Amino acid sequence: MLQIEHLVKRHGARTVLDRVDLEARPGRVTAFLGPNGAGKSSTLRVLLGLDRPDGGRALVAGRPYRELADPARVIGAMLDGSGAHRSRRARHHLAWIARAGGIDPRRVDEVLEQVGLADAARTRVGRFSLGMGQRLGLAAALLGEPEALVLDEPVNGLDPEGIRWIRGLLRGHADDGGTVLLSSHLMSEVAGIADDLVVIAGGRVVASGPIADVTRGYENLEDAFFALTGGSEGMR
Ligand SMILES: Nc1ncnc2c1ncn2[C@@H]1O[C@H](COP(=O)(O)OP(=O)(O)OP(=O)(O)O)[C@@H](O)[C@H]1O
Repeated sequence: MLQIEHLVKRHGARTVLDRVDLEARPGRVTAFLGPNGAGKSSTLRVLLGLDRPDGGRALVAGRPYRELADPARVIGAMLDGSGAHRSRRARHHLAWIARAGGIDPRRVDEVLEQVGLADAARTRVGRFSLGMGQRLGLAAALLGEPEALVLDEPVNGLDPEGIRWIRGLLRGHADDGGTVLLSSHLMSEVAGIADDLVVIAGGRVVASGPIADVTRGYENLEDAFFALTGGSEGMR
């Protein structure tokens, strides 16, 4: 469903993505894991058509994002929390996105209910906690009932109950045949949810595969993460 092949991205003389390969398949939760600055957001930006690659390609259901006829129904994304202006009410923000995407406005109340924000539908986003903002961002991603969900650090700011809830939601999406790709800088955050891992450090994929394969031979998940990513804090 999501396929990234030999992706290269440069900023000036600096190579921030160096032939990144990643695949996220239907029915599975794929975690894109790496320390701060490793290249996760840069990869997701290219996947979502927000940035152009300098080499390689990123495909959503077989096509570059920019060539999708109806992107909101194919892939839903949350890159930067709620993505809503502080002065907007939650429901108005979602209605605006629905209108832009040609999505049935009745979906707005459905997704607010689904993410647990029904009671906050008329609250201005500026009054939201970080966790509520994450829920609103997820609601926006779910609006078009997309097959794939792409989420950049979705558990940031969520309390333990919120983390449990989002895990259930993402697991359910994958179990229903959907594709889930989420990024994180903490192995512990994805351990209970991911089926597959793609580990990136310094712009390069250093390990990928089913979680049991990637972590085999290490004492625990943290050891695996530090061993795989150690010593590469961004590319020079
Ligand atoms: N527009 C830009 N110009 C120059 N360098 C950039 C630009 N965007 C990203 N970078 C650099 O590319 C590298 C990868 O950044 P990226 O945001 O993709 O990492 P990340 O893995 O998502 O980390 P984080 O969790 O901190 O967001 C970083 O070193 C960053 O400084």
